[in-house]
Amino acid sequence: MIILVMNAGSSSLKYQLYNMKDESVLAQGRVERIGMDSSIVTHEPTDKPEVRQVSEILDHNTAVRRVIDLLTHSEHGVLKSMDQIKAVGHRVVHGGESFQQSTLVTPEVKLEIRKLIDLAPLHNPPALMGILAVETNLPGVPQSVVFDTAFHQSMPQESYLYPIPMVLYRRHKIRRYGFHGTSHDYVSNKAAEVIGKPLEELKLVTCHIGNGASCTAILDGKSFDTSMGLTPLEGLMMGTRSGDLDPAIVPFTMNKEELTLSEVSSMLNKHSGLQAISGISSDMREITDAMKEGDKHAKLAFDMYTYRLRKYIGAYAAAMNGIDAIVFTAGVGENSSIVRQAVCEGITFLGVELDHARNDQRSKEARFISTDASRVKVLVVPTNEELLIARDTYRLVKA
Ligand SMILES: Nc1ncnc2c1ncn2[C@@H]1O[C@H](COP(=O)(O)OP(=O)(O)O)[C@@H](O)[C@H]1O
Ligand SMILES: CC(=O)OP(=O)(O)O
Ligand SMILES: [Mg+2]
Repeated sequence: MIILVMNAGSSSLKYQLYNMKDESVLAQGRVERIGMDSSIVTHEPTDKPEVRQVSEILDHNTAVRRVIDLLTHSEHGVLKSMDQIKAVGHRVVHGGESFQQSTLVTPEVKLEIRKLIDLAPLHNPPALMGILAVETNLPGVPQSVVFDTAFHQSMPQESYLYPIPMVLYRRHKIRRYGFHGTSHDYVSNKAAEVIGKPLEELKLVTCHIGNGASCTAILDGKSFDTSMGLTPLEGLMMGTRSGDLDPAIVPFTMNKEELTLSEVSSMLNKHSGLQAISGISSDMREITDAMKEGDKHAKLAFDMYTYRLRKYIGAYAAAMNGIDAIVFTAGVGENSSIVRQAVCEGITFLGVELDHARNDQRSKEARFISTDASRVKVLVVPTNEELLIARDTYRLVKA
């Protein structure tokens, strides 16, 4: 069975086409910098040369159409016809408490995802657009949705409740949900494999740092706590999101700047983080390039970003009363040796010892970047949310 997986992030659309007979990837690719000036499309058919296009892709709907064109393209494609695709699996960020597991798409499921847009304004809309674009372009093909929130449903109440009136949880389900669950799930299992111990015996902190970023404490093989909350705004400093701040800043700013709630919400989600502090970009590559050229604002943005990540690792080591390994993943975590170095060099007291040569090596394999003597292991594990989504989709469609 051939399954197409779509992972619509806030600024990217990644896709992989699987043959589930042997879980082989027929083609994969990504559309990056959606909605920014000059988007980059990279299409990698497994047995043909890579195609790279720079063009203007203003929204996720256009991105989906481009993917479908490339997969069936006479020269770069891998399919004779789109009829060969028997199912499509989507990553959906917010499943609230309505969805504890993956499910097939029905009109009710779409309605529920739409209702959750309030809680994930940057994320549920692109996923929904992807689902609708597939309905239009591949009519009748079953679709499934796999939620970022599902993996974190194991958190204990002391982690997921906020210290605010309980009636807000009872009435509106205001609580910590956590995100990037498919990724934290995948990389924690992979890290245990590389370390050579059962996951249940390890205390891990997984750092998924991409455009959105979150950190998870994994205890007994399950999510014990995670940095994102009711929405993907809480926790670490991100590309355009603030992460943690004093909640009093919201009414104070509304008052002083005469802003509406939606303006403040947009400020915190789209105009904060690396972008706001550097004044240059939300893209870590551009921040580190500018920093190397001596830009002070870029340096400050970088320092705040890595400082806040160090604080979370320390907090989670305390939350679990110990830590065996730290795992870096996603766009920044997999590619930025300078970010990993800045984080690890500030937490040597925990027993972290970075191996600089290993850290600087570029590789697509899961690997150690700590020294052999390091008490706390540090790993880079390329995430593979798509494989987990393909497996769930296959299971649901076969049932
Ligand atoms: N070589 C690199 N060095 C530093 N950062 C990188 C590198 N490659 C990608 N990134 C960063 O990864 C981020 C995107 O991560 P990704 O996980 O793909 O995002 P998304 O949240 O859209 O899924 C961007 O901020 C980008 O700057
Ligand atoms: C939940 C979230 O922040 O996702 P992304 O990293 O794809 O923006
Ligand atoms: Mg992502």
